[in-house]
Amino acid sequence: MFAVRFDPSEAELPKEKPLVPQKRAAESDDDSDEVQESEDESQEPERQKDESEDESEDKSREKLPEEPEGQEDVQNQDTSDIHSKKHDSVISRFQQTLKLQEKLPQANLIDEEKEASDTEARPLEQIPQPAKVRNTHSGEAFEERKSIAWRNTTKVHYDNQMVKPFASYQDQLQPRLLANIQQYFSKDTFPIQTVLLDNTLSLLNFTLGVTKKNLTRRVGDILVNASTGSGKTLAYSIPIIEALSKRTVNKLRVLVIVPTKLLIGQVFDTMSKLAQGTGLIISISKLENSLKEEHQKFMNYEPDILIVTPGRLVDHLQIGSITMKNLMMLVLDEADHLLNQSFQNWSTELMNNIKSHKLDQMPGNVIKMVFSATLTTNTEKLHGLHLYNPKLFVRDSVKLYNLPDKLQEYNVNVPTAKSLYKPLFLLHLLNRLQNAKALVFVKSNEASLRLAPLLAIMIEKRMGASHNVLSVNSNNTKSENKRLVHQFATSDTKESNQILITTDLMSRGIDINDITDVINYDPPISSQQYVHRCGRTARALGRGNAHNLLVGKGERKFWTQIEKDISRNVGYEPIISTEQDESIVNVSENENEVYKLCLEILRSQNSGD
Ligand SMILES: Nc1ncnc2c1ncn2[C@@H]1O[C@H](COP(=O)(O)OP(=O)(O)OP(=O)(O)O)[C@@H](O)[C@H]1O
Repeated sequence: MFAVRFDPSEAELPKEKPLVPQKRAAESDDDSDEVQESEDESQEPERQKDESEDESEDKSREKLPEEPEGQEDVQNQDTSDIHSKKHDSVISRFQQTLKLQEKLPQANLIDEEKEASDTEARPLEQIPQPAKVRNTHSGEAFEERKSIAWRNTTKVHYDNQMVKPFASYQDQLQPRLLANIQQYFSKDTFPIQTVLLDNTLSLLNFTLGVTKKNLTRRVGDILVNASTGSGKTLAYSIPIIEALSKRTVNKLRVLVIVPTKLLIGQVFDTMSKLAQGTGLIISISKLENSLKEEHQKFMNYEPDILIVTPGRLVDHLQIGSITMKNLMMLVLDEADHLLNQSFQNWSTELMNNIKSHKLDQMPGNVIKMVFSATLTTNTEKLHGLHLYNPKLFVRDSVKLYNLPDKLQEYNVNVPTAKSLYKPLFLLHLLNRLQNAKALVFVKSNEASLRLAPLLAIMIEKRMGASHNVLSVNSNNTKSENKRLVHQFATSDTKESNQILITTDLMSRGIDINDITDVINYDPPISSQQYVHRCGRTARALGRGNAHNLLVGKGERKFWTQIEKDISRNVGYEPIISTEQDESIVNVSENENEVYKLCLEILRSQNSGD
């Protein structure tokens, strides 16, 4: 509320009521007395306007020592006499205001002359603008920030030619371990395995042979950003089994943390095969087992290696089933996923536990091995791991992530106007695949629950070949989904294409080696998700196809954004839909009729449910 400024130069009072400084709004928010005064019938209407000004005067008068209120006989006094008294009171109030203003800090006062002079003096030119802030989110700045994330880490580049026989490590691997690798996996390494074994085995063997001291600091922490299906599980399992195979007493020395139960089984399977005949105790911990039983099991037989999800790890740390006292190696598989999830803030809980239980409190007291095909560039996530002298093993490529070398991508552009027919276009695409085992990624459970039955109805109406369509979704029980995944993984594609419709639950780490095609029915939400989805095919240096159904300009534009983070092998550039693919998005008159009928059937099925 601004007081009306009183101009002292007009000290002589005009005929009409003098302008007096309005009182500031009363501190209390109860303005009922003001309403009361302004509605007071006793005053003549024409004076009401003046009265409102007088009210402030009346109100301020209440504050000032002067003629007592309610003097009824005041009407009979000489009016000039009344005026002079009123003027005295106005002038004395003005003087009071001036005194108050003198007490105010100068900064609060608006210098009218200066303000007046400023406004008059300033010509109507462009007011100078502040310097433009550099857009730190622009592409190059963002890329630069991403690469800074790796700047403080020693980079060890490798390329896909680095393959050699596992037998070349016979002096560095226990004979039993080498035999298990060659029996269950392969005679030759994959590139990421070569570069990792070359950089760790000799250090591990030297330190274990000469002195246990500083073993972890000699090796340092290991970060691996390697494409999907490139053999990361074997790459970290081999040095672990090698390092433990000489142990005498079973103690928990290795912790492997993975984001899902599905992955626990896969890692357990790989490590058990490698450790055959070594006597090592490898345990897993998963939610369906009772915590109490697992607690008892670990107390009776302390495992050498524990494979666990973050939530379960925190449970066991909190009830003291396991101790970090002897921990030597910590593996984070699908690390970017693990570090992005809250999971009761598991990494802080784990780091604190290591800090309070390890005898060796020096930095680098545990070798941390951080693996992913889309390793986070978000340093504060990695920062929480207190990395020690980390080495980053990364493909020699200019971008963040690599797609499998022999993955071929196909983009099918669906006009927005035809998006209603997307399920039919998916069927057209499936009809073109021969002996295919295809994963179809949709954006949600609901999408999966709608698409699978509609595909089945269209196939029944002979709109397409007789593909065998399965759907993994949250309506199924966990055991049903597990059975469906197993059925899909072991299915034969001679008679018909095997199709599994799923959400991104299946996009990480699932290792089904003969998936021929991945179809992004709904686009992924990030380049990481795109890499992991496509990585379900073209595994173990094999071939595979990824098909992207892109509806309208929006999804096409989004896809080009994803491209910025992705490197491909020479010759495997994405094939954008061409005229022969146009037939995928064509709908004949007859098809249109039958398709509409299928939609009707689906609607009646759903309403009938
Ligand atoms: N040297 C090798 N030779 C042949 N096959 C291998 C070799 N190493 C691993 N494999 C096989 O390759 C497949 C993929 O391995 P793995 O699951 O470890 O890949 P990954 O890099 O962890 O993939 P993702 O990032 O999707 O988890 C597995 O079936 C594995 O048995």
